[in-house]
Amino acid sequence: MKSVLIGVGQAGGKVTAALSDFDARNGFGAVVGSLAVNSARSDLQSLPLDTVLIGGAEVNGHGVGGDNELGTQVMQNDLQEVMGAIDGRTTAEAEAIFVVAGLGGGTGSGGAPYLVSELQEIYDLPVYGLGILPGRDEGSLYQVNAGRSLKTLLREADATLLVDNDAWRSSGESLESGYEAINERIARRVGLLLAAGEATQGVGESVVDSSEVINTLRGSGVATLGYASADASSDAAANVNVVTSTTRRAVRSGMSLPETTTAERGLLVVAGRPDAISRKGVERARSWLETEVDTMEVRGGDFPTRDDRLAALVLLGGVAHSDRLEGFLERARQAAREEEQRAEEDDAGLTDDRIDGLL
Ligand SMILES: Nc1nc2c(ncn2[C@@H]2O[C@H](COP(=O)(O)OP(=O)(O)OP(=O)(O)O)[C@@H](O)[C@H]2O)c(=O)[nH]1
Repeated sequence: MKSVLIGVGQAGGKVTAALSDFDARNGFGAVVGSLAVNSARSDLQSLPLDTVLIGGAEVNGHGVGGDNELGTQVMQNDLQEVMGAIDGRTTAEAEAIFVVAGLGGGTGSGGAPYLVSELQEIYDLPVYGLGILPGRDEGSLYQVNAGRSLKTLLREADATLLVDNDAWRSSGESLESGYEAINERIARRVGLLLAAGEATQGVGESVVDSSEVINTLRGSGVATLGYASADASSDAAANVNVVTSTTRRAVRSGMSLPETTTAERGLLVVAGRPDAISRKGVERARSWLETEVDTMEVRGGDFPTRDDRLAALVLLGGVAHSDRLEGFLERARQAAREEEQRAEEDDAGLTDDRIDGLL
């Protein structure tokens, strides 16, 4: 699926750079344009991408410091420049636009949903959010910001692919030291999904194409992506179990939003050497997936590669239940209640101070 990637904020820019790099390194050509937008000049300077600095007048290149209302405002004020830069990168071959952001900060959290809604006004292409949820140990401001941002993104985007920052972190690794590894994992998985729909030249009808990805994501809502790979035999007949067990692993322990138990639609892409992909395995894995996430709508397709391993990539659209998402939403609600309470106490304190002053 030929895509334009727009990274907003620090995480958005870094993930966009990692994805563009993965696509270029593998020669897939699925990323047809990319751009990073941020209110912090120093974050933009280190990126190997074209960039637009927003909020120059308001924050002078220093970022919005986690204030996501200010994040929306600076995007709104500098929208023309951002849209102009996107226009130059959205050629006729583009099939989708992804707006990529960490939902917990200020610029990405506030700016990304606003940008998505503006892009929807202008382009006929599907506009997707690729949103990164804060890990459970991140502070309450991140949780509140992400809760608000997600609500608006879900309303505005054609679908929002969520990555929980705790999902693809190696055990024992702190979040900060692990960003690079997490970004690599996001790049490989999302990069393969975009490339999967591209590998259609001169191959059989079982090969997946972009419309399957778009159909799986249609109808808005939350989407999640899972991945697992395994050594395989060169003989398809010996790989029935490899396909089924790899698919199970992708869903049970490899999803970007773990613990997803119900979804409206699914797509199973099996990547590997065409001769090694077991049709029986793919059919079994598809019907297992239907039962596992409780849907009758599971598409399937191959992604022919020259890799000796087999990989399963599972995209779920219209996620209806995920314990992990519920856990995040509860954290965000709790943090929002505490924030309100603090604000009320501050107001009360202010009144007391004033009274004290009067006496
Ligand atoms: N996966 C991943 N998450 C990141 C990365 N950098 C930051 N985050 C997460 O993104 C959230 C913070 O968003 P940032 O993108 O840093 O903030 P911002 O949008 O630039 O906003 P301001 O800094 O407030 O202007 C937190 O939840 C971080 O854990 C990264 O490189 N990779």
